[in-house]
Amino acid sequence: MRFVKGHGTENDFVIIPDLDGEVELSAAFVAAVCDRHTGIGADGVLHVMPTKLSPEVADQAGQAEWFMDYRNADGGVAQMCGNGVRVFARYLVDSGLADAGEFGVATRGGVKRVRLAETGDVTVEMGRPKTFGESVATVAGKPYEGLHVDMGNPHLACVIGDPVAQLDLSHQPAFDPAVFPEGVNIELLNPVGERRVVMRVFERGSGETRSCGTGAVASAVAAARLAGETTGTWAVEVLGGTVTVTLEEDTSYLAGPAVLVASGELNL
Ligand SMILES: N[C@@H](CCC[C@H](N)C(=O)O)C(=O)O
Repeated sequence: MRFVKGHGTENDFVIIPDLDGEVELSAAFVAAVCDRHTGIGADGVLHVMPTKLSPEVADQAGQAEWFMDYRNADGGVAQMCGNGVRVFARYLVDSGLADAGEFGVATRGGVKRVRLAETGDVTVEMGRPKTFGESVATVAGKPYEGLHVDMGNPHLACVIGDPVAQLDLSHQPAFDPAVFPEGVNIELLNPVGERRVVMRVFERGSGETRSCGTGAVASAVAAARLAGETTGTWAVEVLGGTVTVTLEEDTSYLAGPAVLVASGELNL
């Protein structure tokens, strides 16, 4: 089975092209591929499927030829992955499956429009973040209040107002399962300047990752709310680089690098 490896600000993915929609991905297989010691190693898998052959998103086929069937490193399914869509778009263009420029990608969170710049950056329209109430994440015994943001997938964005570098994210932070019955991605962020935040993230199904696109947008929403703003462009510094989030009244955008680094044959 062919694979391609890529990343967006070090949020890394194994891409599995399945152009005829014939590959059944079991959770155990995905987890084995993502294992950093015995597999390729990745935060998740981007399974490339024709939208029209994918029953769960077939209604998107008129707007997007390809479906990003996203899986977390533990093999679980997620609705959306912001960095994943950007890397998926880079793969489609570099492999000749899409023309450079602007096009739609089908996801479980709906069609996402992507735009490739000549600089190599990829921008994805992420839609309108939905905000709910506050909830609490407990990291290494310390509670942090955060904002519940839905980006297609669930987030709890906690503005902690302290440096995030010293936080221990080696274990799953505790959260309220009544608020997040399907689990949650937890961001911890520190505003460090005008419209600039430093973020770390513990992703549902993957653990701490070096970047999270949907989490970056959720973080910008939480930081903007604290600043009394609803629109504007935010720089979100993550362990793997910096992504740019633009909040508009009715939608949001995520921009940053997306690169492919290797390809080969899986023998798992
Ligand atoms: N890294 C992704 C998010 C991947 C899915 C997430 N772990 C979930 O389970 O919702 C991103 O860039 O958005």
